[in-house]
Amino acid sequence: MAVYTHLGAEDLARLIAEYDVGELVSAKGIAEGVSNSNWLIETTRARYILTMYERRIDPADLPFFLGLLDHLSDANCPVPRTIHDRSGAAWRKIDDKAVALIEFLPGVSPTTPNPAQLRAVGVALAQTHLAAQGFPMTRANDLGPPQTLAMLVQCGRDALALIDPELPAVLALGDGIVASWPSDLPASIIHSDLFPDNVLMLGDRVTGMIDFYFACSGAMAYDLAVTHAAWCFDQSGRRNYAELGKALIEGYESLRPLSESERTALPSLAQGACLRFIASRAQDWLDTPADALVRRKDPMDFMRRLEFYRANGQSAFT
Ligand SMILES: Nc1ncnc2c1ncn2[C@@H]1O[C@H](COP(=O)(O)OP(=O)(O)OP(=O)(O)O)[C@@H](O)[C@H]1O
Ligand SMILES: N[C@@H](CCO)C(=O)O
Repeated sequence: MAVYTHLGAEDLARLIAEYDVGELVSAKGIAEGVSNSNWLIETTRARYILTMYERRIDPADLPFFLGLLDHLSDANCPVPRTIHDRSGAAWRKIDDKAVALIEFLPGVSPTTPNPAQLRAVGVALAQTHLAAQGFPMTRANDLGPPQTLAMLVQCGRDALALIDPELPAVLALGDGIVASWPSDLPASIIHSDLFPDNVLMLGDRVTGMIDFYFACSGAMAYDLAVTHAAWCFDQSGRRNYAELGKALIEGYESLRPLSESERTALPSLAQGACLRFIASRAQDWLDTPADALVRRKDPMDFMRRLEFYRANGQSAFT
């Protein structure tokens, strides 16, 4: 479920009247997503996504996130643009909550992606990296290896063991990842959470990259490693599909070839990506009651991917 706040018909009509988008025809709550409330809005002119920022997102970051969407869509990246209200504002407030109206993009998130789709995702990722180099704002990554290791330390060995007896081993692995974290790699603004559920596709075409709410300044090769870790395994993280990884990197390099240092760094970057998702999933697991409506994501899926990247080194990417 992801509609945390009730908005009545009058609230919605009043809000939509602040924009030059035609008249409200319908508004339906969207079930997917866990962080924000989302509605599919139809007006006499078009469809839109209305997002109400509920938790986790600092409103001070909205100029960065929403400005980035506009910058990338101006550069013809497959990213929804923000609809500005009649006064030019990219977001408004309803009571004390920020809301933004965002372009609706067609497409569905692939569940069993094929190599042609991975290639297209690689191209789209490289396109956004190149376009984002001209974006004038920056945002520090607050989920790099030192921070995510600290999150796991804070969870505690005993609590991690309650999730899975093999999970506490991540603490020692995390020390190694932090100690050997590559620096000075080519940077841009990165999505840093490009999972299949954040990509909309029609056939083999990427029609939308969404959910830029973890976007930050960072190494472009790290974003490629995140995408590799998120797309190239089965749901449990046990089986790796090498042909998907190959297609992703080929697509990426068709627009932006990797430097030697980026290629060498991929195994470490992928392990750092796994650490980040193990940490956020473990924290969410411990914070979410087992009977909550939101389904908990298993940190062990990324523990297995981390083990895969450790065991295979550079050959995980060839
Ligand atoms: N611009 C868009 N065009 C079309 N559909 C969209 C768009 N933005 C969001 N959606 C739909 O809304 C759903 C929820 O959006 P999103 O994943 O951003 O939710 P969230 O709660 O903000 O994120 P998360 O679950 O990752 O925390 C998506 O799965 C997608 O179906
Ligand atoms: N995409 C992440 C959630 C956002 O942190 C995951 O699947 O764990």
